[in-house]
Amino acid sequence: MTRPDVVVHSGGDLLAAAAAARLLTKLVDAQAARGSASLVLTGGRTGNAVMEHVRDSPARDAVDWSRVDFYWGDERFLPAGHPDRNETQARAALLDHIPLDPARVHVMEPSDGRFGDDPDAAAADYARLLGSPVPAFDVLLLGVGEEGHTASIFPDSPAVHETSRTVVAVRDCPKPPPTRVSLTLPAIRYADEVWLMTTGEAKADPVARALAGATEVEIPAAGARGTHRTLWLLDSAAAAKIS
Ligand SMILES: O=C(O)[C@H](O)[C@@H](O)[C@H](O)[C@H](O)COP(=O)(O)O
Repeated sequence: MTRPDVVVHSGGDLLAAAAAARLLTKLVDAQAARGSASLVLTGGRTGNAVMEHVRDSPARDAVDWSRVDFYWGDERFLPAGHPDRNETQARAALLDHIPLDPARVHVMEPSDGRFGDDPDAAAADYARLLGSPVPAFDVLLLGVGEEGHTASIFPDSPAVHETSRTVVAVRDCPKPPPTRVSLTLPAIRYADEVWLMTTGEAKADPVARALAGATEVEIPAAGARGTHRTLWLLDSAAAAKIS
């Protein structure tokens, strides 16, 4: 099990800019090694800020975006194009601004998509798309919630207790909207590198608890680990309680 690396930047915008630079380099290296790269996107303010910095980076097109496979770690189960969908926000922040291959953008079905208002069917479909084993994603991006959630995996929830399925429907989610589709921790742990990115003093407690050995049931972010690297990218406020 990889021991987490922790990198702290002085402020939230610097963290997002530095994470964007790090991501660009990682994708370039993956493509140099294998010809393509795979990236799992996250919802949330920090994830969106990182994507905006990627979009605006002078180094952006060092990546051959047509040879990147994009996935999501979770999605809000809403109609296509809904402003609260992670996909909608990712397209505005980055995807609509780069020469990607649309066939390599793997979205989680919306609530008015092929499976209608059935999040279990949408989850099962995404699990089929991922295949078994799940791809060894080059980078899997995650945010962290104030009570320690990551993706849409919340403390002591059915999703955090899931040990076999790779993608599940999440209902009655404490963070709105209530219904979501999410990778599970077993799926997340197939990633080559997992980057947990968060800022602000409200995250200092879950960050410190996760890094101090909390269980994944208590702090799901603690269970998000990569096969080769687990990296916590924090601003100084979110890192303030690390012992
Ligand atoms: O769909 C979502 O809401 C995200 O996937 C969620 O896991 C998010 O990353 C965290 O809640 C942190 O969000 P912030 O970065 O906005 O604090």
